[in-house]
Amino acid sequence: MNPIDVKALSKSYGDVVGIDSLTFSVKPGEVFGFLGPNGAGKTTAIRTLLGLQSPTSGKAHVLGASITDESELLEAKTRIGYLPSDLAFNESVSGKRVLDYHASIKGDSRRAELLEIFTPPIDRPIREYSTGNEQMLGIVQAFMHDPDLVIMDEPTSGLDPLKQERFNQFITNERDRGTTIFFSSHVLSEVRRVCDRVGILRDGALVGLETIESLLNQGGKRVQIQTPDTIESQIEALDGVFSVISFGETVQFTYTGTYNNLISELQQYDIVDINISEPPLEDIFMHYYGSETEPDTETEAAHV
Ligand SMILES: Nc1ncnc2c1ncn2[C@@H]1O[C@H](COP(=O)(O)OP(=O)(O)OP(=O)(O)O)[C@@H](O)[C@H]1O
Repeated sequence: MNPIDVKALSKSYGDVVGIDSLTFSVKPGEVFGFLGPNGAGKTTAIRTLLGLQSPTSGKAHVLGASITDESELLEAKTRIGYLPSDLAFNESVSGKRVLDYHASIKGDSRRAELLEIFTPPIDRPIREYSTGNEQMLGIVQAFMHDPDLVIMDEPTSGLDPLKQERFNQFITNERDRGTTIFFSSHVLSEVRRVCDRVGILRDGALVGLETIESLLNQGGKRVQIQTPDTIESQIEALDGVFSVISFGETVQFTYTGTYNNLISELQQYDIVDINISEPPLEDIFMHYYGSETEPDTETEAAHV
């Protein structure tokens, strides 16, 4: 049994399509990233999977429970952790009270351990929390009953870079413990760091379902060559060369060809330095979105 099984799942709001015939599975112990820009349908998919809204058509099971069978789903939810995008905690109570409330419903065997990693000021009222503190409280809440499956909607939003890194490390450790994790994001580099597979959403439809490795392979490599020779036009003529730009003595391009071809071409020049690296994730994103959707380059720059 897969922790998440989705078949032709659709949800519309009147004429507006939220998700359109999604079909995918998340395997046991997998970290699965659900990637898409604003309005792509990530929250709709997550809320529908958790039975918070009914699907228009299609089927889905979480931990074996049908999402349209209320009692099955209620039982399964004791083994599911959920971090919503809109936490909506009661502002007047303390973080501790929030955790106590959730603990009374589903348990809190890992509360102390999680509060050492994520450190919301639990004795203070929520109204005094920063966005990051609220998010950390939400993460503790989602994991503290040691669930088999955790579903999170943009879990790192509001976290500063250090806390994001801590979160990424935590997710990697959770995978090693065998927890299945499904989370949405619009930050490619985050998904790339921690996920085994990624589903790419566009206008409610799944346009890509890839392992991280194949997602990166599709983008080829970024090559930077430093040479006093003028080689731009010769490089452009090679098979598998795209997006050539020159600055100073450096020629940079995206390469999907073989290393042997590249090396035999370069032998005739005076090469001062060569650098071959993974392509920037914006390039991979563009592969699925074309120029219609600009990725958040500022956020990317901060993460890559
Ligand atoms: N309650 C609603 N009523 C009407 N339309 C909605 C509702 N919720 C979502 N939508 C629409 O469904 C589509 C998908 O929205 P959704 O919030 O699922 O996307 P998202 O990928 O989570 O976006 P974001 O990253 O901004 O949270 C959008 O066109 C949105 O306007």
